[in-house]
Amino acid sequence: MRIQANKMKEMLQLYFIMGTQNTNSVPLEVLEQAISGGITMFQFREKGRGSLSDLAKEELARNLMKLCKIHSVPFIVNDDVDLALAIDANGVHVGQDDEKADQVRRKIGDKILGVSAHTMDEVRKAIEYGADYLGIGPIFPTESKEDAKPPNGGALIKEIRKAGISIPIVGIGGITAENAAAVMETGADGISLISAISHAKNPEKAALDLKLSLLSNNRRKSHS
Ligand SMILES: Cc1ncc(COP(=O)(O)OP(=O)(O)O)c(N)n1
Ligand SMILES: Cc1ncsc1CCOP(=O)(O)O
Ligand SMILES: [Mg+2]
Repeated sequence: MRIQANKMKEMLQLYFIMGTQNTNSVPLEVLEQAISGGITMFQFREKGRGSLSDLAKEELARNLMKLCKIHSVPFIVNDDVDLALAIDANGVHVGQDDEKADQVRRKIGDKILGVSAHTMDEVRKAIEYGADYLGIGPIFPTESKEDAKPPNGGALIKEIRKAGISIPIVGIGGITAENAAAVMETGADGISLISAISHAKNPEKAALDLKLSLLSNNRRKSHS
């Protein structure tokens, strides 16, 4: 059965993304610390110069997924739908330059399907094709994605909500503990990020700080 929207929104709260190119540490150790710090979902995004491929990529994916399973953290594979199916991941994330979302939905059945969108037309198509959540960004400047589009500051998330579209949304791009609340203010259900955790000297504390910034924002909103 497809994931319920309220459950999806819980999973999107603090959505960590990492691959071997995003850290000089041991990816398994970074992920272990991020999980201890309270991330709510993980995406394996193995991309860029020097990234792993084939068996080495699959072996790392399986080891990272094993860690996620122990802690009941959903495991998403970026771009590589066949890898996600081969290891029975919880889902996949695809963008506009990847395998088309309608075809991916047919391949993955009821697994989680995340789709990146940069325009209202792409938003509507992603929903039609069966996306369970949208990744919208970059919100702020990012150095973790070479072909990132110009930052939009959350304007598209606001436009989606203004249009009365309630699909789960995660913001992405340059997000830190300092600007996380501003992302949530746009109407996002969560934040997704790479370097704020993967480049941190203490990834566990970095995740905790991000969680705290989200909690303090929730508390402020509930009192207003
Ligand atoms: C949660 C989330 N949102 C957006 C993206 C970006 O996906 P895409 O546009 O396909 O770019 P790459 O990440 O594949 O370079 C994402 N991966 N995750
Ligand atoms: C994958 C992706 N998609 C849009 S921006 C981005 C990179 C986000 O990385 P960081 O959190 O380090 O800015
Ligand atoms: Mg992609």
